[in-house]
Amino acid sequence: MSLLNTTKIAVIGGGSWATALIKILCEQHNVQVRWWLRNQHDIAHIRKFHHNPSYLSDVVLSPKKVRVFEKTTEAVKGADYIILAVPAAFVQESLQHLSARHLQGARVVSAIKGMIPDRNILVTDWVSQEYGIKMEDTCVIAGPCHAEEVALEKQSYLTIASTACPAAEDFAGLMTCRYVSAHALDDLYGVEYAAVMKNIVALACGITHGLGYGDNFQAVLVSNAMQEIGNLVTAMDPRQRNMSASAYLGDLLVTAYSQFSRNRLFGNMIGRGYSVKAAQLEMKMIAEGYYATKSIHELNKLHQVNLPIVGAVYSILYEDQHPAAIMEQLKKVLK
Ligand SMILES: NC(=O)C1=CN([C@@H]2O[C@H](COP(=O)(O)OP(=O)(O)OC[C@H]3O[C@@H](n4cnc5c(N)ncnc54)[C@H](OP(=O)(O)O)[C@@H]3O)[C@@H](O)[C@H]2O)C=CC1
Ligand SMILES: O=C(CO)COP(=O)(O)O
Repeated sequence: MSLLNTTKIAVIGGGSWATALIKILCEQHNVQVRWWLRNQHDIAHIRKFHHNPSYLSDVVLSPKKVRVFEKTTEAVKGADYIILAVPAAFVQESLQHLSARHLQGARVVSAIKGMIPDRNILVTDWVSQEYGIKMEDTCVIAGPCHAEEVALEKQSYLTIASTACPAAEDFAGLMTCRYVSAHALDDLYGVEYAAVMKNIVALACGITHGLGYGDNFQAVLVSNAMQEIGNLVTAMDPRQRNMSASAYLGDLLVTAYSQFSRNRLFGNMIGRGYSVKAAQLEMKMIAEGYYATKSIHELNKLHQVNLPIVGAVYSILYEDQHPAAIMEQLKKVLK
């Protein structure tokens, strides 16, 4: 680690999750955050007022611990960890000025619950392929945790998943504070695919809620979804895992039921009759499930797992099928 036992952590992304993670990091001793965000106005505001004006604006970002940078190449200098916290669709664009040389010696932590569009690969696989980072030097931040509740210091739990527990355990220490408990798990792929899938399920929950379906239906939808997530995860990485752990089931539940869920909100608008474009414009924040639906649909052409919920959401979002008609069909296959 760096000189004087200070851990340097670069954070890439300026949205709500990046802001919440920086708040957690500010709770630690001997941590220096090097933060890159794209919005110049936000950078100037954070330097002057120590708040992010665009996301979680009540959170205080300690100037002693947080430095803001205009360039990713500056932000990652000397970093022990680089946290990626932009939506998956923008990760390639956000890192375009970085080469393998810039990332050398750092562990890369993905806080992203999405896949690289068009390539349809997980973010950790992309980082490893693109920058030559060893898989054991990558982790993901997972678990049922909304940025808004971190901002309010409500008790939350995170799972840090990796192929190698030492990397995940070190980082879990940095994510643990008065109101967050973090633990390590050695199931990188299972956790990462489950996190991608739960966003698609939340879209389905939102769509059906918007169409007027009630709690009885949603409980069955979520139960069937858990099976669907398990089937996909097993196809991608067959092994024993406890799918009722909070990194899998918990994350699905919070997204499917919470008032803070972006994916559920987006789906709800579609169910109420918004077009995809109109819902995206109205929402301001990013619903990862929109992009994930296409990636999982494409990926599954190879694997042929039975994914009726993903199929239904795909038809609505990408084939312009009527939500009510598609959900009538889905209704028949749920048990
Ligand atoms: N929010 C949460 O509670 C949680 C989020 N996550 C994950 O964290 C990741 C980041 O999400 P989150 O912070 O919620 O996102 P937000 O919707 O809060 O913020 C979106 C971010 O993306 C940036 N952005 C938007 N459009 C572009 C573009 N075209 N190019 C580059 N950047 C762009 C925005 O920048 P600008 O402001 O300049 O437009 C902003 O920094 C996602 O993968 C999400 O699934 C995971 C767990 C919890
Ligand atoms: O992954 C998340 C919370 O764990 C955030 O996604 P949603 O905002 O759709 O719930």
